[in-house]
Amino acid sequence: MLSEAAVLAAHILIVDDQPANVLLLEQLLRQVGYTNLSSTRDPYAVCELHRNQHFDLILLDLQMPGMDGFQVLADLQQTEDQGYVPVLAITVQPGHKLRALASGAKDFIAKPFDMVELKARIHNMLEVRLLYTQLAQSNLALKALALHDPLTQLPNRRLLLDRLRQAQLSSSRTHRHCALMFLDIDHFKQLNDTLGHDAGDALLLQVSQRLLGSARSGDTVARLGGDEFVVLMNALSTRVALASKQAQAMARKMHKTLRQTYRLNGQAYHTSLSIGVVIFMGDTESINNLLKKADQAMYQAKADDSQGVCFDVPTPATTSV
Ligand SMILES: Nc1nc2c(ncn2[C@@H]2O[C@H](COP(=O)(O)OP(=O)(O)OP(=O)(O)O)[C@@H](O)[C@H]2O)c(=O)[nH]1
Repeated sequence: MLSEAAVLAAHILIVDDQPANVLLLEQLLRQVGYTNLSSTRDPYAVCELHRNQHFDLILLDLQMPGMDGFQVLADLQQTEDQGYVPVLAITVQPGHKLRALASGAKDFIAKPFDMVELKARIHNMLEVRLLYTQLAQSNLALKALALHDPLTQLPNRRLLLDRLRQAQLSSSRTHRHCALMFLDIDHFKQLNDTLGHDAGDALLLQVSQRLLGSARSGDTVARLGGDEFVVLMNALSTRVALASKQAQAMARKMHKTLRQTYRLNGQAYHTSLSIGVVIFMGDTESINNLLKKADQAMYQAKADDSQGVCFDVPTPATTSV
């Protein structure tokens, strides 16, 4: 819902070459209660101002010397990346009303002003604009929620699948290998059972931060759910032996970092993670298969507790360069 206070706090730009007209509009808007007003008498400055300040409403006089309001409208349409130009056109010429709408203005008002009509049109336009902005923000938040884990804010399974597909496509072009690492916290259930769910959540957060700290920019760190994490490393060597070495070095570094002492409820806590790694190149293998192989390697690492890291060694068919 939109409050009246939000409407009155909207940022409005007045564009008119006549100082008397700017003053009249400013006085009228302030009387009504609008507080956030800007103005310019220079039509050439409007696009730059809007790019920097994202006005909720632009009151645009159509008749100005040099650059008229229609040219300003055309430029604003190119500037506005969301495709909505919040312009209320002001005109003395009845013939300009429809032309203004066809040029992208959202509404018009004739001069000399009917004050009641002017106030109503400004209020209505601002309501639409602010609701549109609210909707765009909610959509962004929903999109982020749909693709990220709410606890750690890491990409979730859905986003990871998309990143894996992108990695396969890019690897097909460049012939560079990628590594998919599955990581699972050892005895996590026991931690939840002894120190509580909040301590479990705190550990998940600390693990996610350490993983992000160890990963290179361009890699993806994701949480699949529970105590399972994934790191997708892109752009390793084109040579499988070297790519394996790079992935091994990274996995061992992560394993070591993740074994360092955590602090939970103000106390030191020690744990380890088991890591399974699969190396791939191109998109010959299905994503499900890659995930299954990395998962199996992780279980292998868990069974062989002393090492903590296990590799699925690529077969010659999948490693040819
Ligand atoms: N604190 C917390 N616990 C969770 C969350 N999601 C899942 N869990 C718990 O994570 C635990 C995972 O248990 P298991 O898969 O058996 O893991 P484990 O005890 O580490 O077993 P191993 O991997 O064999 O060592 C379960 O107790 C889940 O209830 C979460 O978001 N927060």
